[in-house]
This record gives sequence, structure tokens and C-alpha cells, in this order.
Amino acid sequence: MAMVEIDGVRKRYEGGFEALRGVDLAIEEGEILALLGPNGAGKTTLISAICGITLPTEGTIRVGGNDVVADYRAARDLVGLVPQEVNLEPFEKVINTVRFSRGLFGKPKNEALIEDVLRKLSLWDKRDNAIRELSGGMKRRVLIAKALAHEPRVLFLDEPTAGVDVELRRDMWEVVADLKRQGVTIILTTHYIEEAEAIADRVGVINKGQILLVEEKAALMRRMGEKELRIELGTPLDAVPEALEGFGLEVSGGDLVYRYDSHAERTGIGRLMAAVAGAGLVVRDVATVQKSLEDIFVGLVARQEDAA
Ligand SMILES: Nc1ncnc2c1ncn2[C@@H]1O[C@H](COP(=O)(O)OP(=O)(O)OP(=O)(O)O)[C@@H](O)[C@H]1O
Repeated sequence: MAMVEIDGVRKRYEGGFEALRGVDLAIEEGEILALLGPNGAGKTTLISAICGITLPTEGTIRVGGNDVVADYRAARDLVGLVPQEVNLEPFEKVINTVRFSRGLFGKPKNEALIEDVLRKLSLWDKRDNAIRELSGGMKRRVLIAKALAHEPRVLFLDEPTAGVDVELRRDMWEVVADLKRQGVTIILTTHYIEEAEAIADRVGVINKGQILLVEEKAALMRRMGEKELRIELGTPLDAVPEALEGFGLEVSGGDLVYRYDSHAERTGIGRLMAAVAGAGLVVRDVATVQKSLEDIFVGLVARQEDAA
């Protein structure tokens, strides 16, 4: 059984706008799924529906086998949510904020656990500070600490590192990796492809309320194996020489650029290099570049726009 099971979910907001248009998705226990999508794609709506905060118009969602509507309490107990917006009480102490979150879920006091959560998030030294004394990055850590206070089995991170500095982003990735080791299932939404590339097991792409693709990150990278070969020449070029027409080459920054599928039986590289030598061009250097998840994502979204 998957930890999170989403079947045929649609969400139509009052006013008629359909933010989710038939979503099916199963997320396994202990997996990290990154949901990528442009603004307004429906990511927050989907997370809210899984957490039972937004009612789907159609379809069912189960967390740990519990229907998020019919067995709301049981499903909600398993879930920790780190929201996009900082919604903390400014005058409350850090440690009390986190303790209070645990209490809200009706869990018994557990000071050792609260200490552990605060230490992991480098908040222990700040435990007696009021929230308003913290930097923006620290406040984000408090949001995560709150979500972890009741020991959730599924953690949602809605844009966890939007607007935070590189160092804090890396710290957060470490926290996420640590939670995964403890078997926590993690779903994060992000605008940063780099984030998905760094920590996810699977990547889902959502646009206009539909999941366009869900795939193992590594398989996705392999499948979309487009690479670019850049040939730097002794004398920079302005245009593709006549002798090299037919290869689909481009000239960029004086270099010859050749795009090919690195998994194809014939990449055409050998033939190209022979033709380059045959044309009397002197090769100074060659480099290949792998397509990034970002390129893949932009391509997918553009294809959906074309199909619409
Ligand atoms: N309460 C609401 N009533 C009507 N429309 C809404 C409501 N909440 C969200 N929407 C619309 O639903 C669409 C999806 O919104 P959602 O917040 O889920 O997107 P998102 O992918 O999380 O985007 P972002 O990355 O900008 O947060 C948007 O077009 C938004 O305007």
C-alpha cells in the first residue's frame, strides 16, 4: 500500500475555476517526491487537499490508508505541513511554539523529542528567543520544527527554500535527507529544479491542474538524454561552414554546437568529427553538456501549451 494515494482528484473553487483536473498519484513510504510546476499550477491546492484543508470536488485521497475526508483525524495525525507563508506568533518563544504544535495534535509531552527537533534544525540555542527576534531563515526552521513536533510520517514542504540563502538551503536538504533515513515520506513543492535534482527520488511535473509526468529522477535524466557537444576551433567561426551543412549545427560564441541523443545507437559524433577534420578546421577543445531537469521541465510545459 502506498503511503499517499490520490485517485481522480478534481478541485473546482467557488467561482468555477478548476485548479486540479484529474490527478492520480501514489507516493510510497520513505520516498521523496518533488512536485515541480509554474505559478498557479495547482501545487498548493493539491497539498491542501492531501492535508484535508481543502475538500476535493471529486476523487479520493488516502494517507496511510485513511481517507482524508471520512477519516480526517487519523489521516491528519500522520501529516506534518510546512506552509509557504510564515504564520508564527511574534511574541512567543521558539520552544513554546514547537511544544504547542505537539499539544495541538493531542500528543503527550515529550521534552526529549522537542530538544532533538530543535537541535537538528540548529534552533536549540535560540529556544528562549521570541519569534520576532529571529531572522527570516530561522523562522523557516521554526516552521519545520513545528511540523515535526508531532512526529508525522508524511511531511509536506511547500516551497521550503523560497527566498532563503544558499547555506540555509543546503542545511534544509540535510534535514530532509535525515528524515528520509527515518522512513518519513516527503513531498515538496519547489520552483527550484536544482532542489529537485539534489534531493528527490522521483519528480512530478504539474501544470494547469494536471500531472504531466512522474518519474524516477535518475530515469528522467537518462531518458531525456539530450546532450550538447561544443567544439572550440583554432579560429572562431561566424557561420556554419558549407562542408558541415546537414549536421544541424549551430554557431555560438565562435564554437560549433551539435545536439544529439546520448542514448541513440548512432550519435553522429564520429562522422561529425571526421567532417570537421576534412574541412581543414583545427579543433582546440571539445566539451559535452547534459541537459538539465530545468530544460526537461520547460520542454514539457511548452508541449502541453502547444497541445492546448
Ligand atoms: N480559494 C481559491 N479560489 C479560487 N481560485 C483559487 C483559490 N486558491 C487558488 N486558486 C487558483 O487555483 C490555481 C492554482 O493555485 P495553487 O495555489 O494551487 O497553485 P501553485 O501551483 O501552488 O502556485 P504557486 O507556486 O504560485 O503557489 C491558481 O490559478 C489560483 O489562482
